Amino acid sequence: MTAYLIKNVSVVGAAPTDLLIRDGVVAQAGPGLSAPDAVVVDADGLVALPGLVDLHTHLREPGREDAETVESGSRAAALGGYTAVCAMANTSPVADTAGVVEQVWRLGREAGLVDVQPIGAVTVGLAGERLAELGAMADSAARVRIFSDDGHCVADPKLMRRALEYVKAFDGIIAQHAEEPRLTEGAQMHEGEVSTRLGLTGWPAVAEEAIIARDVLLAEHVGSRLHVCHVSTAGSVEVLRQAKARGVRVTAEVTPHHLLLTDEVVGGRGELGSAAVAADWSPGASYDPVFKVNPPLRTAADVAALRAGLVEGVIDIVATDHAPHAVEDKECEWAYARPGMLGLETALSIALEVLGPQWDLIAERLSRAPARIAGLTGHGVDPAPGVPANLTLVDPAARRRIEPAELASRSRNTPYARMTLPGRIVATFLRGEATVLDGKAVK
Ligand SMILES: NC(=O)N[C@@H](CC(=O)O)C(=O)O
Ligand SMILES: [Zn+2]
Ligand SMILES: [Zn+2]
Repeated sequence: MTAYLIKNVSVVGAAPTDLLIRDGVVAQAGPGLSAPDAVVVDADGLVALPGLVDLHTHLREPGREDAETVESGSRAAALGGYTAVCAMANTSPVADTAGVVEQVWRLGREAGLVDVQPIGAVTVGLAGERLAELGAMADSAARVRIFSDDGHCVADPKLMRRALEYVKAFDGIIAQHAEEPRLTEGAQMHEGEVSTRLGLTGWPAVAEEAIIARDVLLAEHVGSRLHVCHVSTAGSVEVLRQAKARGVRVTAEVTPHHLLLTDEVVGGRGELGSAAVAADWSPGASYDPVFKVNPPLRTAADVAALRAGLVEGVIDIVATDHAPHAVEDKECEWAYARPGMLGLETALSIALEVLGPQWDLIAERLSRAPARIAGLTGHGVDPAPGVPANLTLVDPAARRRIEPAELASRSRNTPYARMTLPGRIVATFLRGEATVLDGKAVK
């Protein structure tokens, strides 16, 4: 196994030092290290972070391998600085049995680029009618601990209660896609001024907030763990703040796109929260389905509340909701386009843009906290002697223009096409093996 000597790296923003990676772990840390047998990585100006952990990734295998595979999604993840991703269950067939979650888990091991931790479906076929075999998925080789019908809301309150109660036995979590389906029938974008102007059916904020309010009460009642996927409104942050203050066992995520983009882009206007990124960028034509996503892009006030909630810790983590879609499902009329956007290869750049070089906060929200929530031991731990060598090296001074054709994902639906974003992943290591070197995937 190749040893790596990383020279002059700032570990999570600290003064430059050296790291020796050998036999899967950080063997030594300190200035002036030498190791004649090691490959030297010149990390002048680079920041080492614990490998990023994504709690919300769509890998599309089995079923839509034209849009993404476990391998292509894993490569995109490694290039984005990730060492572990949790794969959502809305595949075809749905990951609602031990067989399917074990298949995804095995494919992840074979690709060997990141640890792929399958998420199991809550209900059979995501149909919201009866509970899937949660216990069998938990006991399987994939050791599933997070269950989600993501893409769909577990709307039936009795079923949601049962699911929360069931997973309590093994300290599992229900990750909810909070969307009251009766309030979003036919919805195409955020309900507000822009939807009125464009004449599109709206997805009101209350459709999300009502489910979160209900679910924190259910989780409180049964004493179980709830995780809220892709929080998108200021009102949701408020509901979560109150629940956390009462001690409810709830965690929440926000996506990079909900931290940067607003519903204005649907109408072809800029309105980015960030002047630097917006300088040479405009969303182009109106009704570009690349901006169609669930939950929808919201208002500038929502973006501000999400950023504040993330800094404060009311929102625990950034999760990508990486949602690859084939060209024919995305480059069509707005109403027929599938919702969802790519995220893995750009998440760190968006976090850097939104949070600035607050490395400890970035490490917490993109690595340590998601690893803790998912129970992924060996991930989310700052590089130090004896720690498994799951880490990534970031060049904070680099700026790169996003070109969809250059992404490793099989799909092209990035909302950041032609934007110039800060930060570049230079190298990523999974248990001491380089998955990315010089900004390129090793395999
Ligand atoms: N976010 C999306 O708009 N789409 C996701 C499903 C989901 O996360 O709800 C997808 O699977 O494409
Ligand atoms: Zn969802
Ligand atoms: Zn999703």
